[in-house]
Amino acid sequence: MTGSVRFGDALLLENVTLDLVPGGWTCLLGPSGTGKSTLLRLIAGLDTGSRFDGSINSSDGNALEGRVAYMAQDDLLLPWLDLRGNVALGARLRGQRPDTGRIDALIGSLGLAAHAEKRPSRLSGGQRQRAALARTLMENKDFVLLDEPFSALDARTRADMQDLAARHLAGRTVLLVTHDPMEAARLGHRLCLITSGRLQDLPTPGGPPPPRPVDDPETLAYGARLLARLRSAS
Ligand SMILES: Nc1ncnc2c1ncn2[C@@H]1O[C@H](COP(=O)(O)OP(=O)(O)OP(=O)(O)O)[C@@H](O)[C@H]1O
Repeated sequence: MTGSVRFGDALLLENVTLDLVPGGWTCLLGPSGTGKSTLLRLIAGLDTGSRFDGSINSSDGNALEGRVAYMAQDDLLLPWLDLRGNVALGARLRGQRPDTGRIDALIGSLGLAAHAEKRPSRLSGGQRQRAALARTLMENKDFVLLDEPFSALDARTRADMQDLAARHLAGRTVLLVTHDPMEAARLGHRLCLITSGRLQDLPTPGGPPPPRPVDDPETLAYGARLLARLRSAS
């Protein structure tokens, strides 16, 4: 995508270009309020209330419509459906018969098997976030947009879910918004930083390919350098 974003007269992003890594993870970082979620929603084709002057294209030349899964910061689970019903929602909305075997396997792999029949109000914040992740993974789309998908998770579950998402989304083009430098260091094939209306590429982490081990020294050092950079970003 390339273009500028305005809210009324206020320019949020000026002539930015965001190129996603085809079949890999692009991580988008930046201080609060710089426009990360707005960018994600624009790419998802959702209403943002902003004015966008620019273009959003896929490098394979095909339209994006129907090829994008989006996980919002709010889990957007429907309160009257249980967890299983929420994960099956996309299929039901498309008038398809949900693949119950796959749904239960996914719920199980996310550690939610004991909660499959609970409604969202009976789930913890982290459980709801995993349920939303299950629903997103269930969509099986080429492009996956994740807005802080692991933010409500404890450290151990967060690392587990990062590994699991990387495994499930291998070969997909993923855009991840995160405030966590270690998460970006682990998962990113490309890292981008938004500050003051501009978007810049950050150096690519070295070391093993994503998902990089949590104790990989090069990844840890990269995460520390990135945190220092974020602390000095305005
Ligand atoms: N509908 C709207 N009308 C006016 N301004 C808006 C609207 N939606 C968002 N904004 C403003 O646009 C800016 C970017 O918002 P956005 O949610 O994209 O930021 P973000 O980088 O994702 O922040 P965070 O990291 O806190 O989630 C913010 O200053 C926000 O107040």
